[in-house]
Amino acid sequence: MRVGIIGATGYGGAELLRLLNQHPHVQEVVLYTSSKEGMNIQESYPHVSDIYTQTLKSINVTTIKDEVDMVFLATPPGVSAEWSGQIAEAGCKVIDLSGDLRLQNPDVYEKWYKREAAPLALIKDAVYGLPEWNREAIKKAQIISNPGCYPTATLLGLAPLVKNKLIDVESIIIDAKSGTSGAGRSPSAITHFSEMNENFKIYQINQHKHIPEIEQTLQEWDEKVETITFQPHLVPMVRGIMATIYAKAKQPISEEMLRHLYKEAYKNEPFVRIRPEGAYPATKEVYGSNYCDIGLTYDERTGRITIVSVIDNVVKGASGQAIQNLNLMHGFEESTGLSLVPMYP
Ligand SMILES: NC(=O)C1=CN([C@@H]2O[C@H](COP(=O)(O)OP(=O)(O)OC[C@H]3O[C@@H](n4cnc5c(N)ncnc54)[C@H](OP(=O)(O)O)[C@@H]3O)[C@@H](O)[C@H]2O)C=CC1
Ligand SMILES: CC(=O)N[C@@H](CCC(=O)OP(=O)(O)O)C(=O)O
Repeated sequence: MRVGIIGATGYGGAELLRLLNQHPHVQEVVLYTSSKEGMNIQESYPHVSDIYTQTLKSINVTTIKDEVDMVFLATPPGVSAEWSGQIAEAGCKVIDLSGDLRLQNPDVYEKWYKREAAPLALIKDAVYGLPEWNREAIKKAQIISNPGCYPTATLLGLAPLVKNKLIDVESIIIDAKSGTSGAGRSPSAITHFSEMNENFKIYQINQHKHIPEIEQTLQEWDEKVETITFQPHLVPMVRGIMATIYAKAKQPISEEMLRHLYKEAYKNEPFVRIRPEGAYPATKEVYGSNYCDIGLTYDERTGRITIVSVIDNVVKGASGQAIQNLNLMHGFEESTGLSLVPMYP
């Protein structure tokens, strides 16, 4: 198949290039740009020299169907809201890595993203692309809204407990940490080396746009969910997210039962791995891979469950999950092109 990437010069785009290169069903990759028409991708990313030799093309939604079968949008907020509908109408499947189509209520989008929402019909057409919990809808979708990186780690970490109504949902607290690649390729004051190196920062306290995204899916799983507490932090590393999640158990639960619950929930999932008792995952253990690794424990003293969920933000948190969705949408085996052993150390 022929695949287009809008936003190929960004980090999400770069990771798509790495992963699509080893996808057996992708014969051609067309790279689109809003600002660098005619530039060779190697100028932006020498690490793909001789693998990709394409020049970047400007985007023309009326002719895109003649060039590709499906399109990834690895673009900032606002771009997908404008283009995804037209690209889908032209007949291409669309996978949007941005947050434009994730929130079902446009008012909620406008409050948290502080910009105009996509047309409601487009939002309703988009399917939330969390394969482990939305597989059948993804298979039939024309437009996928790929989940945010923090919500991916958090929702995979919370799903078995929330779906089985085993925790007091008002008690959920998510303490999340990310590497700087989550902020994209454009430099900023917060990700500048001198600001970030040997530093540890909390940011967007109570205001992060992933709060309503996490709440929305948790509410689908248990209508009792209203609000959660989520705070993101920036860690001086490039890739990786760790979400440490705390919640009060409704009833005491043994370590064995807790682990059994998660092992059962994810027993057929190629990309979710549950750690044995007493073992907790580190970000390096999923680096460069599409895995989400989860560790769990119950504290008898406090009645709280702690879940540690780690992903590589650019892979399972973005481009890897997007390819997992491509596979489902096109009837390919779900892990095609994604059998990546994490890079260690
Ligand atoms: N980085 C991560 O870990 C994750 C990112 N995401 C989301 O994925 C999307 C892409 O992220 P990321 O790759 O990190 O971002 P980057 O900032 O690294 O790249 C975004 C790319 O979008 C293109 N772009 C910018 N403005 C426009 C425009 N007006 N129209 C079309 N294209 C435009 C640019 O390419 P050009 O100038 O060539 O057009 C740019 O290279 C974002 O929405 C982000 O929030 C989601 C999960 C994780
Ligand atoms: C470290 C860092 O800055 N991370 C980004 C998360 C990127 C992401 O997933 O954003 P989307 O929801 O737009 O896809 C952030 O906090 O905004």
